[in-house]
Amino acid sequence: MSQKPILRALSGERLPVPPVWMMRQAGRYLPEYRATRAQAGDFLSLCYNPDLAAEVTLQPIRRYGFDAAILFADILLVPQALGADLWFATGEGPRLSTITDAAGVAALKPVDAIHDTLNPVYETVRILARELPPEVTLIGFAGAPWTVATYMIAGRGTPDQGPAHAMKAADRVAFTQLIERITDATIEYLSAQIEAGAEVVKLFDSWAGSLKGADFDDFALAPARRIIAAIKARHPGIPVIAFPREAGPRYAGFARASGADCVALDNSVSADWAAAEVQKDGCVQGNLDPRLLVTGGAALETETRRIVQAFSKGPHIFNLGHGITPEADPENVTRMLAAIRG
Ligand SMILES: Cc1c2[nH]c(c1CCC(=O)O)Cc1[nH]c(c(CCC(=O)O)c1C)Cc1[nH]c(c(CCC(=O)O)c1C)Cc1[nH]c(c(C)c1CCC(=O)O)C2
Repeated sequence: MSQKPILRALSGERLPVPPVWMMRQAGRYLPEYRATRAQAGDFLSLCYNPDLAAEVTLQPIRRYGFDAAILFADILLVPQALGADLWFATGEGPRLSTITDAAGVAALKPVDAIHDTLNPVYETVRILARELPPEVTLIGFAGAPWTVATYMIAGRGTPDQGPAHAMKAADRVAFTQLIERITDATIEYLSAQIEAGAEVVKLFDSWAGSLKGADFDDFALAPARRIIAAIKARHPGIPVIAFPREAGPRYAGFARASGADCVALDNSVSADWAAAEVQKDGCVQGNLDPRLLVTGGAALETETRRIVQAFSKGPHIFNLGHGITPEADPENVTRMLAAIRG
């Protein structure tokens, strides 16, 4: 089992060819994904249909032979499991009922209730644990509390996370209670994924970069540390990947401070900088600009090789700096893999 390339990299081993997977590898750039989503009806129905969610998780593994499969679900299922209304407006992204004050936080369901909603996700994990090829690692995931809170407070994605910053300033006590509730729910959710067969878990803090100074410590680092400590206490040996996106200089030291086994890097930091400042503490994951999978050409191959080279002296999992976009050309993924694997 521990021979799987992703698990070897996560345990700190430098591999001659880095293992690879892609954020959003099951997604709209693939015609087979679009067909299965149409069969499910819509995105959320796909997330809650274990057979079809497992099918779309497996599609990129069959097509490309990635080293990891990431559970098909969404970070916003946790707010829904805590009682928020959630829907996806076609072409516009997620919409949720909003939380703006202490009463909104108090009205959330207790953490124990989340499994009533999330049980189908655990069933997806059980199917995948049976069906994945033996060399492929199954990654479970959740949104980090700050990122999830930004959606619960604003009711949608926001360019600057303004509503969440405003609630933090207006009522820090209620805001902190919300972060705590999501933190507790995330621990239970990730634990259940691991019990169902996830071998690694990843925390997505997509909006970590908008937390500055002490706020970064309080609302990005501290919740990650609490979640990782709880997971490691309950499930010793399960590696955790943390993705404090756009953390910039705060990527340095994040693995040590949070307890994560690996830090995922977005493409705003240079691979040379990260090799010196982040990889010295252990495995790193990243960080090809996903736009190169749209534009392709020589730049895709040059940049892929440059990243492999920059991280070649330590443990590295090749990935993108953010999710692959619907406009990406599936042939460019094949070219990227050829540049990595030779
Ligand atoms: C912020 C966030 C969300 N979801 C997620 C994040 C954190 C990572 C990031 O920053 O991208 C994480 C996520 N979302 C999805 C996964 C599945 C695993 C994977 O393939 O990576 C994961 C890990 C599926 C998805 N989640 C979503 C899709 C597209 C939905 C569709 O099929 O129409 C997929 C495949 C929808 C989604 N879900 C979310 C948004 C903002 C959107 C709309 C934007 C978009 O359409 O790309 C919330």
